[in-house]
Amino acid sequence: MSSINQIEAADKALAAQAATAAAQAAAAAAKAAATAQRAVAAVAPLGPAMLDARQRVALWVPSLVFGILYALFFLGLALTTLNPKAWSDVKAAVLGRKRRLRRPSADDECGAAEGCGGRAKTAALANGGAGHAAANGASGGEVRLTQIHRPVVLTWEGLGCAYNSPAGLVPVLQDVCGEARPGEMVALMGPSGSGKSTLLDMLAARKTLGRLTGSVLVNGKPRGPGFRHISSYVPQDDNLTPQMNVVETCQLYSALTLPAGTSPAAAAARMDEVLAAMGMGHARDRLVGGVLPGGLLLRGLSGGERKRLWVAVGILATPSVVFLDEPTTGLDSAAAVAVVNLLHRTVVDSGLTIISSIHQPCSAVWAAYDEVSLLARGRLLYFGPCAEMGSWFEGGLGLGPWNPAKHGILSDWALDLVSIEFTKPEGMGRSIEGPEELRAAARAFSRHYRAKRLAAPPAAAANGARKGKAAAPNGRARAGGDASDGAAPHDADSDGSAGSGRAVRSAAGGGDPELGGGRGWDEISKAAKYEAGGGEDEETDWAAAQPAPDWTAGIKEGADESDSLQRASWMTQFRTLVWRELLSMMRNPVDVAGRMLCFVLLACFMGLVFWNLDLGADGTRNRVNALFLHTMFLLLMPFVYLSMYANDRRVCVADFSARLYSVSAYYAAKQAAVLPFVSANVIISNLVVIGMVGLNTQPSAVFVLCAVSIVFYLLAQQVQSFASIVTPNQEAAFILTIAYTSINLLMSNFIMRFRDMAQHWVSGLRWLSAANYAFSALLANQFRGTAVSCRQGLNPELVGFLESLMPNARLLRTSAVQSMLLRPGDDCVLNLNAVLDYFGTTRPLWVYSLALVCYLLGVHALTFWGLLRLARKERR
Ligand SMILES: Nc1ncnc2c1ncn2[C@@H]1O[C@H](COP(=O)(O)OP(=O)(O)OP(=O)(O)O)[C@@H](O)[C@H]1O
Repeated sequence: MSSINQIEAADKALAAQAATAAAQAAAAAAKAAATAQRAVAAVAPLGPAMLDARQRVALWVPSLVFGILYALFFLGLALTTLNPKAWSDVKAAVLGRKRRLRRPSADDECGAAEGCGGRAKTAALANGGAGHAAANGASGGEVRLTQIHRPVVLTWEGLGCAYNSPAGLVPVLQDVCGEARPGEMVALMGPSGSGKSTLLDMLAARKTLGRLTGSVLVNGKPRGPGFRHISSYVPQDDNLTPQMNVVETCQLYSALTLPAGTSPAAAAARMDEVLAAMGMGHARDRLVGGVLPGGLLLRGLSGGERKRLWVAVGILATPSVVFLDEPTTGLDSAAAVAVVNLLHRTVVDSGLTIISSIHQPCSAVWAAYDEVSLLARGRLLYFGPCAEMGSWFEGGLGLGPWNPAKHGILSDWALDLVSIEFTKPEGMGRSIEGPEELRAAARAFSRHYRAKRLAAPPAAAANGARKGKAAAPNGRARAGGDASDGAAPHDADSDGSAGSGRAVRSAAGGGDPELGGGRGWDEISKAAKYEAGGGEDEETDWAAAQPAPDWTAGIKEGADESDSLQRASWMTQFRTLVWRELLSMMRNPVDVAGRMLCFVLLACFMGLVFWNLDLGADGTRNRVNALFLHTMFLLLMPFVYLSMYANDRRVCVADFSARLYSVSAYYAAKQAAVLPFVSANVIISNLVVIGMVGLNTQPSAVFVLCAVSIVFYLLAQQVQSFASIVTPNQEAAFILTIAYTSINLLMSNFIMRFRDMAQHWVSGLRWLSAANYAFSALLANQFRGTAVSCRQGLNPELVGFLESLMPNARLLRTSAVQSMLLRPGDDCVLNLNAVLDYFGTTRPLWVYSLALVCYLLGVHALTFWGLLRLARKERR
């Protein structure tokens, strides 16, 4: 009995517990219902924020049409600028006018093919005369350059350069001396690897790598930092913008290189003058041409014209000294002669000093030079008048003899003489055969040169320029010189065949005591062999034996009047560079027009794929997909233009190296020029997507979508630019950006949610993922605080999918559950905040937006740092 009572008591207790549990469950259900009610009350239905189908058409159709017209406009602009003749033909055809065929002029023909350098020069001189006459008061079509602001005598003494290597210091230039005077063209010549470029860079104050010794004097004073304002360096490879024409190119360089405060009229006059002097007066409106960033080939100037334009912009800023790195390389002989003759003419007219490296010149090119510095294995074998080089080798060293019929022009023979790497040509006669003899010849010349210098000190001022220089028709007749010749080594025949008479003597007697310091070649080379045998290892001991470098000291302490000349201000640089960027972009059909077309067509494609999404559960899911794809599209789009960033790098490195403008001016100009076009592309494509897909059209939501998209696109683009700058080439930049893009994709929180990652620590990379911030911002913008009606229930197809997915879930097939899923009732509401909860997008929208902006600023800072580093690293 008692046990029955116990059982009843236990039943009662269980019943009481069950009742309590039921009451708690009911309370919890009531609480959940209340929470849901509050949540529903807190969200605004999305429905009213959506436009109806007609209104959406009115949004995307005009945007799409505008985008296409915009692209066509810039395409037309680019094509008409790049091909004006085709444009005039189109205009004539459209207007029904009779096409006027223009008979090609001699200038056009000349421009189309190189090889008419002389004719181009004559035509240009006549053509440019008018412009110049206005500026210069010259008459009769004669082009004379305005006197440069300050004639300069450049003297260098004991120049040396050595590089560190695992084996110790390796000298590549040793004890090189020389002098260049106003109105002179000096050639730096020698076999490959002899040190021409090293010497040119040292003279131009561009050399910073290696252990540098010796001194460079400007009019007798140590060269100061202002030297760069009175000198110009013209690299071998030009850095011209293909989309600009000749005049625009000159305007660009005159704005950047002429002293601040130069009036526009004076700048224009100078431009006319230089163009005419360089024989480019006929091609003022011609495009430079070349391969555009993006790959299009643009027809433009011929190789010779391009080189002349490159030289013209180098001398625009009225420099006193111009350094040219192999100005004739890559040109056929006629074009090379045209360039060098024009240079010579400029030198004679203006008192300019030109120092240029040359390879094996042809006779006409050789004839244009006044002085030559002959190097071999970093040693100076000769410096002095070109015409006297033969007499030094023949008379001074007893080499040769030079037979023009057999050996070619003097420069060819001299190059063969000092080249010890290759077998000498047949019939060379006595020659320099090995390193010891080369060293001995260099020492003999050094002694001879210094003795001459002691006898006649170098010209220390501008008026030390050779007398009668400007009057000399080709510079050759001055070889004899006079007392004012300073360092001229010795007498010479004035017809350029100096030394031919001496050859007989030297061949017979072994050297002219006057020239060779009394030692014949046999004696010199014997001594050299003895010294070499006696253990004098100059190749390794030389650098250690040199005095402490005085190069930088000279630069720092030196002061000359050129310090006062200031180039363009930061603002002028900025304006000029913005102008260049705009011209380059607008005239490149694959740039402005191509980008807009790409944006609108892809937006249109995406709109068709996600066409007119409904406001139910399915539509919500697809909206999330569309937002993710939109994010990815913005991330991937800049890849199309990676080659352009690589081109930007090349251009700015060359310009930094020439110190044309500051890094900050370039950077600011680039951003300012790009921003409007990027904004236009993103806004137009966003409007197309919003309209076609059916995204939130509240003005604030549209604004945020556009703003976030612009910032994110700029960021993706900036990463590409950063990669192009910090990596050595396009392939490396590609690898870096692919790695970055992969992180963005995997850490977007869409393909795999962070909370679902089994290796959760990997999700730490999310902080690097800009796509994560952008996607979160777009989700929050689209769904936060919104709700959609679900009275139509779930898609029957989806319910069927659930049933086949869970075949044992009988509950799913009960009428109550089916009714709840398919016909949930008129008051059913989908709270879209749940979407944000699902993705863990819990922070306010401004947090994601701010993170994106800070990210962008960070990448800008890194890119700017990379550019600064690049500008400093561009050392030679
Ligand atoms: N940064 C460097 N480090 C080590 N060696 C260098 C460096 N730059 C140049 N050299 C060496 O210095 C020597 C002279 O080079 P340079 O470029 O001045 O000769 P070059 O006469 O102009 O040759 P080329 O006519 O072929 O252009 C070469 O042997 C070259 O290998």
